[in-house]
Amino acid sequence: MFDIDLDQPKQIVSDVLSNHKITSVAFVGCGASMSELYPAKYFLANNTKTLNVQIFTANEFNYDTPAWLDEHTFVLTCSLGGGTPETVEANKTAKAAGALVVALTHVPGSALTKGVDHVIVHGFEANYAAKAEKVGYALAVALEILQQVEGYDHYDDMIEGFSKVFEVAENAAQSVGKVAEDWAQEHKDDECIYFIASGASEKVAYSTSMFLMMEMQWINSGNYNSGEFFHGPFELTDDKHNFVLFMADGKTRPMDARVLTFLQRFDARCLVIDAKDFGLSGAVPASVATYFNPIVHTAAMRVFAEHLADLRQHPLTKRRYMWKLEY
Ligand SMILES: N[C@@H]1[C@@H](O)[C@H](O)[C@@H](COP(=O)(O)O)O[C@@H]1O
Repeated sequence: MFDIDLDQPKQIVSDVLSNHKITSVAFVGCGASMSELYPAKYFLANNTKTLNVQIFTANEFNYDTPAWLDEHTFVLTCSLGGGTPETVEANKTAKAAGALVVALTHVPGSALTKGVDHVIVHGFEANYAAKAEKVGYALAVALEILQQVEGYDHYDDMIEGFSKVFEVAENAAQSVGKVAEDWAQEHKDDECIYFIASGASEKVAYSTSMFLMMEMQWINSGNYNSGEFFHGPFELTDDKHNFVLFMADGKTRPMDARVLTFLQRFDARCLVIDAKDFGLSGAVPASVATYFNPIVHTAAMRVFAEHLADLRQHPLTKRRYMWKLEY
């Protein structure tokens, strides 16, 4: 119920490598889809000793196409709805340069799936864990590239992690109901909320801020990496500003703990969403737990956002401009 099909990324990467030498990997998407490629990019860039690994918002890839894009580049494009024009165009940019393109989407047969080499379709609606399938498939593709190109000592640990993390994520989401409701009650009239995270979860803070808050709730928001907090934004710390800290259960946890200590020192209003509270590193091998944090953080945060939307009577689907105007 909570698994993704790991054979698919494995087979796709094997097919690609059977007749192409891969030296670069590009992850390309827009908005939440770009953010959800970030854990894969983070994992691969951190662990490869040979590959050039980059992530792009699609139009930057289209307008300022990297000089190294060629037939030795593996491009993973991603779009939930499969119709975002910039990302569909990125497929063409990549194919024109001779790159291998894999499209990751929720919608079979969508524009994103046309003219590419392989397609992966991920779930979304079934439950909270399913909303993290996109992150999971991208990470699985990154794992297979690493393993099949140069080998990875913790490959088996990652595979075991995939078999556990979606259940941890679903349980996390199911367990935060009362806390999420209380937080939403306290913050429903807030004018601004800041989101902080580190490591593989950095873009969970970014996407929560940019999309769940600014796009879907029209609440002003900012976001930053825990390491950057002490290099500017900590000047805002007091008992009036609001923060949400995604604490990692993994290598960068000391960075998040340092932020928490500072926030508490000045009585900041701070919600902590801690992957350790949900038992992440007890369930997945500790050697690789750090890379699975975004899946747990994303699932739990969704419940907080849903309660906020309910209390504010502002559905997460409400838009003024997006998909309504020409832009
Ligand atoms: N907030 C939405 C995101 O949720 C979405 O990911 C993105 C691109 O849409 P898609 O993922 O369908 O390409 O548009 C907006 O940014």
